[in-house]
Amino acid sequence: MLTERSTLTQFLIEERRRHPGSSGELNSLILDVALACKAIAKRIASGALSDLVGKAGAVNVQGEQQQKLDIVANEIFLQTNEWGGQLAGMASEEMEDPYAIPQQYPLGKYLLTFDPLDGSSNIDVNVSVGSIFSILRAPVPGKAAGTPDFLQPGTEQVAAGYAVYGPSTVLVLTVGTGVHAFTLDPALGEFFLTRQDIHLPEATCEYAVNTSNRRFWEPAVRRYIDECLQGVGGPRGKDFNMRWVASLVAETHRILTRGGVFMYPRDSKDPEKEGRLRLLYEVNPISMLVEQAGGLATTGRERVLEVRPTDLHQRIGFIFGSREEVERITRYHAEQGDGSDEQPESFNPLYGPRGLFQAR
Ligand SMILES: O=P(O)(O)OC[C@H]1O[C@](O)(COP(=O)(O)O)[C@@H](O)[C@@H]1O
Ligand SMILES: [Mg+2]
Ligand SMILES: [Mg+2]
Repeated sequence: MLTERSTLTQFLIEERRRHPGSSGELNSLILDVALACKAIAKRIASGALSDLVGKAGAVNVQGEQQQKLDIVANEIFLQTNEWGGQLAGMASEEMEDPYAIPQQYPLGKYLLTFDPLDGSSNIDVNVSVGSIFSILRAPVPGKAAGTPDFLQPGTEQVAAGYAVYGPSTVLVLTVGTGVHAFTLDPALGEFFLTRQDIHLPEATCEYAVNTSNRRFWEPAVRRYIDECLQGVGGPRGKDFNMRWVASLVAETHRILTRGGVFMYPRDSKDPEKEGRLRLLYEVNPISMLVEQAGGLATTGRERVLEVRPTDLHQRIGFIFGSREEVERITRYHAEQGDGSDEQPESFNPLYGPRGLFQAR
């Protein structure tokens, strides 16, 4: 019987009782991931007292500036998870190719993908960051996994979760039976169950989007946000609130707590990339959590969890949150057509440099 003071270990044991015959390997893996999160939380909490704040001076496979903590968090994830014999491979935001489990350790039946530190541009300003993880089954248990093994749709995830390193450290987890939150007691070094069966409100008046990208958005997204901005006098007939932490984990945690809708939609900013966020270790695990909590997650065109990945670091448009708003945004995408013949608004000839309504 679980109570508000059950530990993560007790929770996992209860879950296992519901699946007689299970080996316990998934539980061991989740506990190793939780250990990685505790170790990362401790490093982050030291802030400027450690020498881990600031840029590492390197650029990762994504072409992004690595923070020192990006590298440290990645190392922690690798070390805590490589030894236990549950994994056939790992893939990380910070590594171009899958990580091969060192030969001295046995290979297992799961794959782990992770974003070791999400929202890392927030570290220097002491704003919440997090870690995100996803667990898949290895197509061939006991055989070292290569890139194609990781390219599974999100529907195949066995478990997913994140840790948010905020005023407190909270681990949010699903093993496919609802979403549950565990708060870290830093004195005991133990995660305790603090919210069971999280359910996302169906309606919301709060959205999260980086509006500085507005000129690159598709018409459906501009339409949705413009309608929200018109507030009580506009077509929605109500006022909306906006939040943008620039940390997907923090944004997800807020939405799982009080509802809302998040968008980092497909845009035309960089024609090489279909979106900003990465499918395998950001978008898929968050989508599993959101669906398990009764919300929806879409690319605007299709359910995220059904997308067939083509690349380990594939980026994709991502919209998730309270059901009613995500359904509306999906409808706006359908009404705009496939968008392939749409010009970004910045190219509208009426507003161009020689257009009728030339901006001054
Ligand atoms: O810089 P922007 O456009 O606000 O983007 C913020 C987004 O980038 C991210 O920080 C990307 O994650 P990483 O920090 O792991 O690269 C998301 O957490 C967040 O939603
Ligand atoms: Mg990230
Ligand atoms: Mg990251």
